[in-house]
Amino acid sequence: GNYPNAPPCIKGWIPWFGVAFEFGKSPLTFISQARDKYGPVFTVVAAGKRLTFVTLHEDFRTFFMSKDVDFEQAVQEPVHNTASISKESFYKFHPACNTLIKGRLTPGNVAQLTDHLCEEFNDHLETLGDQGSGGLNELVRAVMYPAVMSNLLGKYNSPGSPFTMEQFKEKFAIYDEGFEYGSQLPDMFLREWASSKCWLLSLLGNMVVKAEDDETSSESGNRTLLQHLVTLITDKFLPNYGLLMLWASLANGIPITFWAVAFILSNPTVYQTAMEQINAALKDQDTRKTKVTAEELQQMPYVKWCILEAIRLRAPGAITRRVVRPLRIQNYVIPPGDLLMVSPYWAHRNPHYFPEPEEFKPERWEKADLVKNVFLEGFVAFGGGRNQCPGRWYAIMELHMFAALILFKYDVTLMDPLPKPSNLHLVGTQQPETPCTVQYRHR
Ligand code: HEM
Repeated sequence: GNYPNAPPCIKGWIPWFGVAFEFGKSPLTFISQARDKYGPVFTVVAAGKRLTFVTLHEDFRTFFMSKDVDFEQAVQEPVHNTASISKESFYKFHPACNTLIKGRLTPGNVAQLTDHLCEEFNDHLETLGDQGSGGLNELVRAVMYPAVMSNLLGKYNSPGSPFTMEQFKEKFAIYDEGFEYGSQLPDMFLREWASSKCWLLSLLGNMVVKAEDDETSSESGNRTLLQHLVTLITDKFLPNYGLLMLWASLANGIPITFWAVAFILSNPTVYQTAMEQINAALKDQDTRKTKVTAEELQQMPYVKWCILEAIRLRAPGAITRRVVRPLRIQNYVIPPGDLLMVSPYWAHRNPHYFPEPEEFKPERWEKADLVKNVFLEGFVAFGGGRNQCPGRWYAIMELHMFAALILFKYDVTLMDPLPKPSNLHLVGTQQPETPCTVQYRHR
C-alpha cells in the first residue's frame, strides 16, 4: 500500500491464512531458509499477521532501543490469550511489574536467594535416593519446579491444599507446551490447554491469598516476589499476573538446565574440567547435605561458562516488538502495525560472533567480563533494552547452582545420545526431541 520500501514479503497462496501452515510446522527452519532466499530483512504473512524479521546484528540496537517500536503493544494480545488479563489492566500495570521484578532480582538481591535455593535443590535431589535411572528432563523438572517456586513465590502447598505437585507438573507441562498456540488462538479451540490454564489460575489464586496472609508477618526484606506483586496489583487480575510471572520464571530456565547438564555429560573433557572445579570448590562438603554459597559458585567459573554456552545454543526462537511508527532498517521502511522479530537462536549461530557456532565450547566465555556482568558481543538470549529479561541474573545463578549440586552429589551417566532440539516452537526455548535417560548413583 503506502509503503513501497517495505521489505520482501512472503505470502502463501491462500489469502489471509498465508504461509501459516508451512511456517507453523517448523518456524525455526523456515526463518533461516527465508533469510537465505530473501535477504536479511523480510516479512512473513501468517494467519493474518505480518511478522517482519530482522537478522543482522547491526540492526539489533534499533530493535531494542528505537522509540518507534513497543514491547507492550506486541505482547498485549498474547498476554490476554494466555493469562486472561484485560487490555486496560495490562497497559496500566505492566510497566511497574517489569520494574518491580528487575528491582527484586538485581545481582545483589539474587545473591541473597542463593542459600535458600541451594537448600531446596539439595532436599529435592535427596529424594532421588541412592541410585536409579530415569529421564533427565523429568528429573530436572521434579527437582526444579518445587524448588524455584518456593524460592521465588513462597511455599504453595499449604497442608490440606487440593493442589499437588504431581498435578502441577502435569498442568504446567500442558500449559507450557501449548503456550505458543494458546497465545494465538481463543480458548475454545484448545480445551485441554484452557482447562490447565484454569487449574493454574486457581492455584495462583490460592497462593496469592497465602501471600497476603503472610504479608503482615514477614519483614520487607524477606518478602517473596509474589508478596511484592500483591502490593502492586490492585485489580482482580492479581492471580493472572502471578501465573505470567510463574511461567516466565520456569519456561526457559528449566529446559535450558536440562540442556546444560546434558551438554556437560555428553562431552568427556568438558565434564572432567567441570568436575575438577566443583570438587576443588566443595572439597570437604557432605554429599548428603551440600551447601553451596555464592562465593563457592564464583570459584567455579568454568561451570558458569558451560551454563552460558548452553543458554547461547538453546536461546529463545524469537522475541518481538510492535512497530508503532514507520521504521527504517537497512534500505527498507517497516510499516506501523508489523510485529518486528529477532531470533536469538539464529543470532547465536552467526560465525562472525561465535566461531564454530554449533559446537559447545565453554572456553569462548573466557573473553566475557562476567565479574562485571557483561556478556559476549552478539549474545541476545535475554533480549535487550527496557524490556530485557529481568530474571537473567537469577536464571544464571539457578542453572549454575543446579549443575554444581547434581554433579557433586551424584555420579550421573547419559544412557542415550544427546537429543536434537525440537524446532516446533518459536516462542521460548527448544525442548528435546527424544527422551534422554540417565543413570545416577549417590557419591
Ligand atoms: C535461561 C533462562 C531465561 C531466558 C533465556 C530468558 C529470556 C527472556 C527473554 C528473551 C525475554 C524477553 C526480552 C525482550 O523481549 O527483550 C524475557 C522476559 C522475561 N523474563 Fe526471562 N529468561 C530466562 C529466565 C527467566 C527467569 C528465571 C525469570 C524469573 C525469575 C524470568 C523472568 C522474565 C520476565 C518477568 C520477563 C518479562 C519482562 C517484561 O514483561 O518486560 N526469566 N526472558
